[in-house]
Amino acid sequence: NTAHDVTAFGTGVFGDRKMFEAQAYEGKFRLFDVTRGDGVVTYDNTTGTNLDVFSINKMFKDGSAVDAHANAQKTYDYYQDTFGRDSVDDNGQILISAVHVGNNWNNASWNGRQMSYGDGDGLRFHPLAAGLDVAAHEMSHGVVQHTANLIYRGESGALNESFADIFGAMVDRDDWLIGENIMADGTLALRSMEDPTDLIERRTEAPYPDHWSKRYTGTLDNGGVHINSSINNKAAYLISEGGEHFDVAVNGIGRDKTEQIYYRALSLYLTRSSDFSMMREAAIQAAGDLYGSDSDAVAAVEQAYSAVGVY
Ligand SMILES: Cc1cccc(C(=O)O)c1OC(=O)C1CC1
Ligand SMILES: [Zn+2]
Repeated sequence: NTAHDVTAFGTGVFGDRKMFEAQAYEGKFRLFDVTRGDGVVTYDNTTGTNLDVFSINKMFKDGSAVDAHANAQKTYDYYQDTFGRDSVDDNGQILISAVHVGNNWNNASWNGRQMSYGDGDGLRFHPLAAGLDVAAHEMSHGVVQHTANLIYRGESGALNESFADIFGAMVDRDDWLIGENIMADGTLALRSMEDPTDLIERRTEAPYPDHWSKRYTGTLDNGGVHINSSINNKAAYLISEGGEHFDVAVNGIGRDKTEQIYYRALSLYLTRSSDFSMMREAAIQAAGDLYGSDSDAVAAVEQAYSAVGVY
């Protein structure tokens, strides 16, 4: 009795129906899509068995599994269609997602091999797998790992986090917010790239920084990797959308050019220990490669990094 590919239908965390590739196997369904790279597979961590076979009714009922699976497929497709990249390693590495990790865990993670999602405690977060930008953020940590592999501490760590947010916002393309649909505490989002200071960062109890002069210099959060990421996030937002920031005017060039500039900088120029200043140079170089050294794109990059105080 072999498995065969099927198009299945399921219902997400918020009751939204969605369609995805899966497999029928021994009279049951399993969330194993073999049409993308070496596969996209989602399993229920409570059972702890990898490639857990969801019986057809459990799959339909498990909103986190449905969302994690569909969101991983969407993120795989984004990297393939936008950059021709075949999964996190550009060699079709299987994308594994585990849901119901921990006990009401208010986190999501990439552990170097797979994505994991907590159910949230219903006070801070809803089940985190429901966030398309969350899945894209986690998978993008995998892409960073297989490219510049930015050290997860200090400024290089803030860039690691920022790349995960940038591509998260490019996959979940309707806004510049991160986690906006999984917040249970009434806040706008987990982070805002458009105006980081819209949100208070819980460790520092201060607004997220939108300028290098406001960077966090303490030791919490691996030296503020989830805090100072907002400085680079703001720069990316300005490159795409434009705006005036600390008296610096930026003429935006749109999402399509912005994502190409960041992908090229990440995959070609940045290294493990790159800092914000090197990020500026890498983005200028990438923009010049792609659109010309005297292009609007190069001007936007220079303006945006000046606007957030990075030279
Ligand atoms: C919720 C959460 C807590 C701690 C680390 C991460 C992390 O993955 O860095 C995390 O997930 C996110 O930031 C995703 C984007 C919402
Ligand atoms: Zn992250």
